[in-house]
Amino acid sequence: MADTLILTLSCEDRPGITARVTGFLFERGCNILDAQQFNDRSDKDRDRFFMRVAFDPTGTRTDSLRSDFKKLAGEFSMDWKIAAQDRPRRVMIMVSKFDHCLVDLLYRWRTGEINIDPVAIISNHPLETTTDADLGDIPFHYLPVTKESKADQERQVRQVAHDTGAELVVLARYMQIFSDEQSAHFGCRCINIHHSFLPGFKGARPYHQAHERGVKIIGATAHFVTADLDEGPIIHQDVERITHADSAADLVRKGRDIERRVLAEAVRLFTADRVLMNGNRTVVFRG
Ligand SMILES: Nc1nc2c(c(=O)[nH]1)N[C@@H](CN(C=O)c1ccc(C(=O)N[C@@H](CCC(=O)O)C(=O)O)cc1)CN2
Repeated sequence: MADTLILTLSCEDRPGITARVTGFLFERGCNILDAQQFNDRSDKDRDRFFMRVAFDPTGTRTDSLRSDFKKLAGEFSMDWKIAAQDRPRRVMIMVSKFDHCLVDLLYRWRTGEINIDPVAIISNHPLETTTDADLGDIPFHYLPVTKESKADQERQVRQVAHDTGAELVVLARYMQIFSDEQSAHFGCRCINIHHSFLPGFKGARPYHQAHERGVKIIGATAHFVTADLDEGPIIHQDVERITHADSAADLVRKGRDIERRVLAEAVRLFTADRVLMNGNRTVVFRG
């Protein structure tokens, strides 16, 4: 439905949250279309409640819904958000020398598979060595980085993200490690595709690490970026079988398809407000 809204929330668990939230929507004439919840009772010190509700506001103004819900949210100390389901999310894509994930995201965007608005592409390599894909009107920024220029380059990255209003930064095989400051700046608005089934084979050249180890399965992991390399909360993963006859180059080739689909699914989930933070983990309300 054109004006479906998505309410997502998390708070310390206690009885009555679902009743209060659904009652809030009912009292304002909203029609609930889909509701998912999860009670995380794995932490001995605190139970955490998570909820995602898709609803038709049936004419109720979003700003008044937000201001009214703020009171209820305060009562439960909720982290919460109300967003329009159909609004394309502004995404900045960062890439280095391998463009397969970038090209895949652009294809899925152009065909309407993922609801994004690509506002910028940044590479630490020149356009001609980054991709020969048609970028259309999407601004391309060549921001080279050296040990000496890293701080300034990261400042430029932050500036582009600010100036374009990027809501999500996607590291589509961007092969530079974010400083602690850069990781903290983007927080859980930055998704990386790591080309291994984490926590296995963190860091550089994971396919070569895997080949050396003689694995029989390879994978890819989309995760939020944190200061700890490849340790961020995992959003989505997938795997493929390989054999003893596969070379490291075979693993790289076979891995590309896994990376593409895992990153695209993570972007789809995030831009549909289906990913909620749960400490060093995520809650993903699939749909
Ligand atoms: N702070 C973080 N930064 C980045 C993360 C992360 O989780 N936290 N993910 C990486 C992506 N990545 C693996 O997925 C990765 C990228 C780069 C390296 C690495 O060793 N890079 C070298 C330079 C390599 C080159 O110039 O080709 C380095 O930065 O010294 C390891 C893993 C993105 N950033």
